[in-house]
Formats: sequence, C-alpha cells, structure tokens
Amino acid sequence: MSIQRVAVIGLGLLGGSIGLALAKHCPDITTTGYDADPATREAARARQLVGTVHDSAAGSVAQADLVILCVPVGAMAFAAEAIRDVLPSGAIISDVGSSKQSVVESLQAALPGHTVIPAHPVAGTEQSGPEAGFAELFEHRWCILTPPEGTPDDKIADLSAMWKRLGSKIEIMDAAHHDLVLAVTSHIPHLIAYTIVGTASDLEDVTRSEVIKYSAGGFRDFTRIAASDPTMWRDVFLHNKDAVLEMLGRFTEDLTALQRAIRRGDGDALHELFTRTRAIRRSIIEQGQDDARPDFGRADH
Ligand SMILES: NC(=O)C1=CN([C@@H]2O[C@H](COP(=O)(O)OP(=O)(O)OC[C@H]3O[C@@H](n4cnc5c(N)ncnc54)[C@H](O)[C@@H]3O)[C@@H](O)[C@H]2O)C=CC1
Ligand SMILES: O=C(O)C(=O)Cc1ccc(O)cc1
Repeated sequence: MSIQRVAVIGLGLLGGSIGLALAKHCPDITTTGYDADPATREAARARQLVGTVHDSAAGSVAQADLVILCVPVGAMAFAAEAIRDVLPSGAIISDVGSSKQSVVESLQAALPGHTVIPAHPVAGTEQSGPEAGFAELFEHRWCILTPPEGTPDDKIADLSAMWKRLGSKIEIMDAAHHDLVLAVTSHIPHLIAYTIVGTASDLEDVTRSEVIKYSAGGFRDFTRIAASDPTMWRDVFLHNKDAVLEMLGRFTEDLTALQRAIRRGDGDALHELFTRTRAIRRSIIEQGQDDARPDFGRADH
C-alpha cells in the first residue's frame, strides 16, 4: 500500500521542505506536522508547510502511515518517545538525521515492534528554521536509506517511492557504513570550516573587519558552512563520535604529511596531491553531481 498520510515532526529546514515538496509533487498525500517550539508552529501555519499543524506530537501522528522525524539527532529519542503510545501499528517511522547508527538504535529502542527505516536526504543548506524550507530541496539529490536487517521489502519500496516523487535518487546502505562515508564527506568538512573561521577570528593581529573584507575567496565558502546550525552540528559530532574520530585521525595524519612537505620544500608532494584532488573535482562535475542550481545553498538564497 502506498503512503497516503505523512506526519512530519520538527518543522524547520528539513521538515518544512518535506511538507512543501509533498504539496508540490504529491498533492494526493495528506500532511500533518508538529514542532516543539510554539513560534515555529505559528510560522509553519503561516507558510502552510504542512496541511495541518497540531499542538501535540500525538495529535499529528494519530492517522499517519509514515512519520518522519526532522529534529536534531540528539532529540530523535525524545521525539520518538512522545509518539510511542499513539503511533498506528502499521506506520513506518523514518527520520532525516545526518548520522544513522545512533538514530536507528534509539528509534528501535523507543518504538519496539514498529518498522523503522532511517533516511538521510543528502540535501541541505546552512539555514535552519521554518522560514528556510523550500519544495525543491530534494530534487536531483541522494536520499540514503539505512533499513535494519529484516525490514519488510514492501515498506522500503513505499518509502523509496515517496522520496523519488520528491525528486531524490535512492541509495540503500548499512547505517555504520553511512556514518563513515558521511563523516569524511560532510561532517569533517563542517568541522574544518568551524575551525578555520574560528582560528581566523581569534588571531590577534587580524581584525574582524579584515576577515570580512578579504573573505572573497575560499574563506567565504568556509564562512557559509560555518554559519550552519550550532545545535544540529553539536548533535552530529556527539552522535557520530566514533566515525568522526576515525576519519579525523586519518585527516590529521595527512595534514601532518603536508606540513612536513611544506617545511622541507617538497614541491613535488604538494603538486602531486593538488593534481589528484583537482581530478576528483572534475570527475564530480562530469558525473553531474555538482550543484546545478547556482543560487542553491547560498547565504542570499
Ligand atoms: N540542515 C541541513 O542542511 C540538513 C539537516 N539534516 C538533518 O535534519 C534534521 C533537522 O535539521 P534542520 O531541519 O536543518 O533543523 P532545524 O533547526 O531547521 O529544525 C529542527 C526543528 O526541530 C524542532 N524540535 C527539536 N526537538 C523537537 C522535539 N523533541 N519534538 C518536536 N520538534 C522538535 C525544533 O524546534 C526545530 O524547529 C537534523 O537531524 C539534521 O541532522 C539532514 C540533511 C541536511
Ligand atoms: O549546506 C551544505 O553545504 C551542506 O552540506 C548541507 C547538508 C548538511 C547536513 C547534511 O546532513 C546534508 C547536507
């Protein structure tokens, strides 16, 4: 049976975008929603992010055949516990969290006997909150599903079909593998951006105005990433701790090797690495995986 009633818990960037995308691409699907923050519920009503915004999590999921938790990964367990007693028995419970292993564990613990299919739409911006969402966020983007062993195939097919209707491409993988891959492709890049922007602004002989004035190049891209939501990213690092620390160890070794090459004047080592990384960027563009929308994710979006 295809999905007909979707409840969205958490009506910020991701939850709001899902509501708007369902309205755009799946007008046959009824949407309800809830957010713990009353001001966000008001804004969600004003923007019509979902069909009906409820004042309780329980009210929003009572009729749902799919519930999508769109809250920071550290809040997933609380959000799941809040619907435990009212979740319809056949409903799929899913989420959009940026890390998956700890999320699947807490959802299964909070909702025993329910079908849990974690998902990660690899689509977002540095913005957050109910004003930030837009219907096109998921178009041409990957959505990674990490169903635990034993998940019924028809439920995976139903959830995949819905994400495809929102414009996403589907990949299925193990939660632990997801967390390692995303640690190196998303989480550590964010950590580097937070670090470099922090380092630059801490320098005693570089004034804040100089940081702003000369941030036209690569540094400007880092400032966009470093403007990402502090609560969300705190939770990602605390909940994907092992994978992040593993990849951070490798990154630190590589950084040390570069430090040595610079100190020794080893231009060949630098040139070899920069040639390799340039080829990676070019192959991403050739595969059409770069951002086709020039204004996508920019601060002035
Ligand atoms: N921001 C991004 O670019 C992406 C974020 N994600 C993931 O999506 C999730 C949501 O992120 P955003 O939408 O960006 O955050 P957001 O901050 O825009 O929205 C989160 C919303 O959850 C609400 N909330 C928190 N605890 C709650 C609870 N217990 N019950 C109900 N509502 C609650 C907050 O009030 C807030 O409105 C996170 O897990 C994040 O890792 C995934 C892909 C991209
Ligand atoms: O804004 C950007 O560049 C992002 O990288 C957005 C993003 C943030 C978190 C995710 O889990 C997925 C995508």
